[in-house]
Amino acid sequence: MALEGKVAVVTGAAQGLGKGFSEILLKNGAKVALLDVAEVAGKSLKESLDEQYGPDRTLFIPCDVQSQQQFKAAIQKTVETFGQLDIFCNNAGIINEVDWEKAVSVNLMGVVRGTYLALEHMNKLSGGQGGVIVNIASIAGLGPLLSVPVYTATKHGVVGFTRAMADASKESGYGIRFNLICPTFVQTDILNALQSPAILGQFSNLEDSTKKLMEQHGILDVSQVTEAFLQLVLDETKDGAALMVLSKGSQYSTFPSII
Ligand SMILES: NC(=O)C1=CN([C@@H]2O[C@H](COP(=O)(O)OP(=O)(O)OC[C@H]3O[C@@H](n4cnc5c(N)ncnc54)[C@H](O)[C@@H]3O)[C@@H](O)[C@H]2O)C=CC1
Ligand SMILES: CCCCC/C=C\C=C\C(=O)C/C=C\C/C=C\CCCC(=O)O
Repeated sequence: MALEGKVAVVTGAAQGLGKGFSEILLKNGAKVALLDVAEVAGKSLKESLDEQYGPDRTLFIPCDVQSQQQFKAAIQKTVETFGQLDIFCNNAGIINEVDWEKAVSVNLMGVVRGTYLALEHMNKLSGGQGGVIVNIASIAGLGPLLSVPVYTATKHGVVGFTRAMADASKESGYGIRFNLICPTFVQTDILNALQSPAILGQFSNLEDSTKKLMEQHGILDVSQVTEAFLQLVLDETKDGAALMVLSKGSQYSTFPSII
């Protein structure tokens, strides 16, 4: 199998896209550390994965990506248990336009934190073996989603950060590829935000416009996104790439060349 012997960390792995990314890595031979703040769902996923793959292929580690201490310890435990770190997926994300500072903290600061902590183990300049980091942005990281301006901003931030890190890695010789997944709407629990004034706050009145956008764009199955993710993990030629996953298929984003 393509990823035999490789070790991955996936954040927000207990359900939705993170669960899908973890499963496709396992199917292809990798060992996976499942990190999530949701302990009950995380433990239950680990139990069901143990039945399919055996207890030695996964770890569940409770971890809030907002906590430097928890995140650092989780990655340390992964490396101590599995011996290395090759693939890192910053997937954990939320929508919260009311507690918008939390959205920035999880979606953007969590990705920066995860990336810098992963570098400590993966960077060839500090004794690591290199590898690939895939950050989960969104189509809302490339264009505006009107009902969630702060979510949109965090995802644009993830896109900019990841592209800059790809260039920094190439220039400095980290031996790490950095790629982005930018999906349109996907059938997961995050879609429930649409019906929640407590999450959308002052933008709740835009529900109909968002529903219209959803009709135009369609809603993907998790499996459509996991295939795109696997492509970015396996294809060694992809570095600094942003793969949009749309109803009509996957397509690499182009960016204006300014610098
Ligand atoms: N579902 C969609 O329409 C799309 C989702 N995305 C992105 O995909 C990623 C995954 O989202 P979904 O699977 O759709 O949502 P989800 O809500 O089903 O799953 C998110 C997971 O992240 C975990 N999580 C939340 N806060 C956390 C924290 N502070 N620390 C650790 N784990 C935390 C949750 O417990 C949950 O297991 C997010 O970054 C989201 O922005 C991107 C484009 C479209
Ligand atoms: C009210 C928002 C909650 C409902 C949406 C829930 C989750 C969305 C997650 C995303 O990451 C958004 C996915 C796709 C956005 C689609 C279009 C954005 C418009 C971009 C453009 O066309 O320029």
